[in-house]
Amino acid sequence: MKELRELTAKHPWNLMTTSADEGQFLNLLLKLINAKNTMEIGVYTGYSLLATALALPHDGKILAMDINRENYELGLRVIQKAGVAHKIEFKESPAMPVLDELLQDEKNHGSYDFIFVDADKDNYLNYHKRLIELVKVGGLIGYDNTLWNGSVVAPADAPLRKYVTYYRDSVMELNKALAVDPRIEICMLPVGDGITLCRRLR
Ligand SMILES: C[S@@+](CC[C@H](N)C(=O)[O-])C[C@H]1O[C@@H](n2cnc3c(N)ncnc32)[C@H](O)[C@@H]1O
Repeated sequence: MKELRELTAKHPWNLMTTSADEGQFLNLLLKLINAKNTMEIGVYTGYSLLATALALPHDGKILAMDINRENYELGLRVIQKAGVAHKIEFKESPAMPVLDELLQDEKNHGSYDFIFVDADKDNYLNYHKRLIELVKVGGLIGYDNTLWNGSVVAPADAPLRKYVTYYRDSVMELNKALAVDPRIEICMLPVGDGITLCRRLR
């Protein structure tokens, strides 16, 4: 994981990666829940993907999606070196059509132990509508960046960077919707940029 972090730090988008503490948290969480069948939306260079792959058993699976294969391939050699690449099925695609296709097949419903969402922040609520059907009862969905640089608790007129302002309303809308969704119980963790864990109840 250290090697992949160092590699990612040299990449121009490195601010977008999951933080080291989030990676360690994900790794431990997945071991604790004995996750086997998982999904990740938003791979980038694969830091959170590696943290997940290392936690799964030898026959564990991760369906990983990203619109950019090039960045995934940058980190892939580290994932291969760690001996966990066989657990990953990478799809170069926007996540939404892949989710819609998965939902067409009844056997995918309620089949995922864990789903990590870290892409396309203004679509999280649209993902949630689909993911709640795909995760198993008792399984977890983790939404990354739900603190959104602290902006979700900042005063309305606080000076914010442009990209923070851009997604702030979407993240706040997601947080409010998750808090009142009766199908889940949630826990918002102030790790990294905030991860909201949602456990499906029914
Ligand atoms: C924040 S990065 C992911 C970081 C990664 N989880 C990690 O911890 O290193 C977001 C990624 O989402 C991808 N992305 C953006 N829109 C997407 C979409 N609609 N579907 C899937 N991936 C998308 C981007 O290409 C980018 O690599």
